[in-house]
Amino acid sequence: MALLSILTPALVVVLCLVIGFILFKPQETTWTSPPQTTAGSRPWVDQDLQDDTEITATEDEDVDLADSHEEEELPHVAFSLPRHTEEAALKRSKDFYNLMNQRRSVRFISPEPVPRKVIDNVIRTAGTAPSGAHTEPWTFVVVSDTEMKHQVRLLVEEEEEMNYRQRMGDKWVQDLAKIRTNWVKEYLDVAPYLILIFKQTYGTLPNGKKKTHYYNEISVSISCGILLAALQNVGLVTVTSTPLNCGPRLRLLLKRPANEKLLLLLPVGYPASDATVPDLKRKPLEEIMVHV
Ligand SMILES: NC(=O)C1=CN([C@@H]2O[C@H](COP(=O)(O)OP(=O)(O)OC[C@H]3O[C@@H](n4cnc5c(N)ncnc54)[C@H](OP(=O)(O)O)[C@@H]3O)[C@@H](O)[C@H]2O)C=CC1
Ligand SMILES: Cc1cc2nc3c(=O)[nH]c(=O)nc-3n(C[C@H](O)[C@H](O)[C@H](O)COP(=O)(O)O)c2cc1C
Ligand SMILES: N[C@@H](Cc1ccc(O)c(Cl)c1)C(=O)O
Repeated sequence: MALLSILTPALVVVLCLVIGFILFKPQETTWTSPPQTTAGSRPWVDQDLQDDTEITATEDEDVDLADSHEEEELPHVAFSLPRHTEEAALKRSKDFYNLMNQRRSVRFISPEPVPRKVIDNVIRTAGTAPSGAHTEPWTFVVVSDTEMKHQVRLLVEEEEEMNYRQRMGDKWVQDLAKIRTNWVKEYLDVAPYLILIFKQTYGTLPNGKKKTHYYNEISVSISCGILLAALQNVGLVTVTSTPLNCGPRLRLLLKRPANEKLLLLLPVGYPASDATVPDLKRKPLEEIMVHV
């Protein structure tokens, strides 16, 4: 009994130390090394990026050091670009800013047809984006079929109604009040095109094994930015929409494979003649740039 009364406080102290260690163990905050796999050394991943690049080898993934041996032999060729005078560059920089500064998210789109070839070129332009290890991890699904657009609308409106009523929460809904959005998405029927951009979380090698798509989310996001600029360049409008909780159902509706995840849904067309936009202001240069 005496031994037990000495041991009990000691046990309590040991237990406290163990619990304390588990709870307050220092967390990795920046760079962490993923677990080593059969593939041997694997790249380090920036945890802050929250990109779901698949870098751990599974049974069906390629375990060779390089995903494609052919590309090790890729020749390097001379590169040059036409050089602008300082004056011309200044003018071009102003003109491009003025063009892009007119871009707005437009939720009232005209049903007027848009030439298909213009859409093809806009997507070609998006496909010029840089990508991790030149993996080009994007799929642009262009929907012009009336019935398919309607199916997309029904699905999105069903989920968005639940988003506004339950999932987004009061704060988010209040923050959006000034933009006057809700779950009714007429533009999904009316716009001549819907472009759904999917990121490929991995690819497939000629031997059927998985191909790593490094930084796929950032790569596809850059490509979407270029796509928005290309639309603006030809006088088309869109709204950068991210329909919460619709990704997996839209993927199935559009018969896309399991390695693809929806990033954005862009209705595309000319602005409706009575279109309105919220009178938002943009931050001035001094607020967004730090010159060191
Ligand atoms: N969820 C995300 O990480 C991202 C979502 N988006 C876009 O934001 C919108 C709302 O997304 P969400 O609320 O997740 O609803 P979704 O319906 O698009 O996604 C539901 C689940 O599917 C998976 N998923 C779908 N799209 C992505 C994606 N692009 N990147 C990583 N995982 C994805 C995730 O599960 P799991 O991780 O188990 O695969 C997610 O929790 C959609 O337009 C989506 O495409 C854009 C970038 C990232
Ligand atoms: C990542 C991202 C997600 C967005 N999601 C939506 C969305 O789901 N629905 C929508 O109507 N607008 C969406 N927008 C558009 C923003 O509301 C819009 O960009 C913002 O109000 C500024 O207006 P502007 O695009 O006209 O400059 C999104 C924009 C971004 C960049
Ligand atoms: N996806 C909803 C809500 C929404 C609207 C506008 C936004 O900028 C954001 Cl971030 C979300 C919708 O399309 O209404």
